[in-house]
Amino acid sequence: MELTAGEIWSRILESAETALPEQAFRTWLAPTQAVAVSNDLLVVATPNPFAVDWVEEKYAEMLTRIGEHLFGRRFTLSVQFQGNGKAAPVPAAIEIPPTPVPAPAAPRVEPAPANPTPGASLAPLNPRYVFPRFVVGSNNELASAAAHAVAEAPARAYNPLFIYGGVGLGKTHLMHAIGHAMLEREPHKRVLYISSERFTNELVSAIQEGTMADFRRHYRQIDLLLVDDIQFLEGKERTQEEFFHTFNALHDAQRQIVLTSDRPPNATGLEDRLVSRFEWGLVADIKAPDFETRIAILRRKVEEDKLEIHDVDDVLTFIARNRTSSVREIEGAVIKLLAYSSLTRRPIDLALAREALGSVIGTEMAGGAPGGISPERVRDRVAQAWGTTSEALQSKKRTKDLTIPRQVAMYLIKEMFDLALVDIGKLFGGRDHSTVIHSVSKVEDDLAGDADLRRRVDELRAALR
Ligand SMILES: Nc1ncnc2c1ncn2[C@@H]1O[C@H](COP(=O)(O)OP(=O)(O)OP(=O)(O)O)[C@@H](O)[C@H]1O
Repeated sequence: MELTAGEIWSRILESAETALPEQAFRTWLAPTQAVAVSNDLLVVATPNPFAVDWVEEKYAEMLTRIGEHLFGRRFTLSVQFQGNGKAAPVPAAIEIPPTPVPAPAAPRVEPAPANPTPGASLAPLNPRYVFPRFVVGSNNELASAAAHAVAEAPARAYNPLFIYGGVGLGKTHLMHAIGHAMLEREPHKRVLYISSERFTNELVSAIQEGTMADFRRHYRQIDLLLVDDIQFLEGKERTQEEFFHTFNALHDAQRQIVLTSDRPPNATGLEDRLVSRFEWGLVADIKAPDFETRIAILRRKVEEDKLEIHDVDDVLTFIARNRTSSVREIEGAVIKLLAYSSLTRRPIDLALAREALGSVIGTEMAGGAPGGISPERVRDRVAQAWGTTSEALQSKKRTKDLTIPRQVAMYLIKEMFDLALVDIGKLFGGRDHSTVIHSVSKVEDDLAGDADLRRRVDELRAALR
């Protein structure tokens, strides 16, 4: 996998930013720039001579642990003073050997085409995004099974495979896993992972530079095309047109196409002819992980990254209850915990987790801890946001102005609390568990296609925190 020093450093800084007080981050780390990476040495420049010792002493261990968590490698950090407020330029990509994870295929680098399209090289697959590292739960069962099927029988099982769902839920991970699996079996295959934004940029460059023929040749010789965030093609007519022809050429030649999006095909706003093609194969969604899946993901991370945690069950339960919306959020919490533990030189235990992560909700879920948020409070807050009352949500009435907030309230309570379905039903006038299941999955489906509802639910979630 090729990553530049700048890419490695900016991903480490992104995580460090969430873990450090804003002032500290701005003073010491924000002005730094990566200079070079070579083997396991990561050289970073700072424009402030005093920062050299400070960063090495206070933050090096934390940054190293973050790097280890993100890339599976332990970089030794060398901080250097770079005068004139200017850091040295970041060099071109430097080769990073594949991360030692369970049987990943070596990331493939395409042999240069005879007439290479400028910038159109095969993007590397993330070595951590492999099937063995993907935890299967009820939220992603179908998408995961479909991804395995496609990896085993490309262009025969489902073509295209269209995976959609909210941010940080594992769409890119599954997509890369298909690529790894194919390359592991058939290393000579051409696998291209690309974001739809980059596809657009490459198309624009090809048009400007008069290299459209190369552009087309490049894309039409791919065996497995993985396009992330296809919804970004909305409103870009020329790109959609070109993508349509690329899609047809690959599909006709029985090459596999995998697409991801944050919404289902018919809500992408793309041309009808593209939408209908996206529906030719299999459309699979990924939802937010439930409590059990969040715990399973956390356990897997503890094992894989060999994290040392005291009272591990309590700490993981605490994280799973407090970080509910995406897997990325859960990963962010783990990184924050690692960083906090390095900075304070304290072991990771429940007390540290509470300090570092804070609590979204009380720990005694069902009743609501003093100062915490109870399920009743969530119900009342949703009622208020929809301009109705808590009593109305508990009534038997089934008018639309009540069913939507009632379903949203059940959805949020299910997400935030470790409550039995029957207990959730009791909060809404004694509805039975099947009504709660139906309500939760109705909201999950609606969220995928309704941006306005997504925004309202996100705002409520944030307000409840
Ligand atoms: N089921 C899972 N098991 C293990 N790790 C997961 C799972 N789902 C997601 N992750 C991890 O969560 C992080 C975010 O996943 P990913 O980037 O695939 O999300 P995404 O759905 O593509 O989000 P976005 O739309 O924002 O790009 C990654 O580090 C990924 O490995």
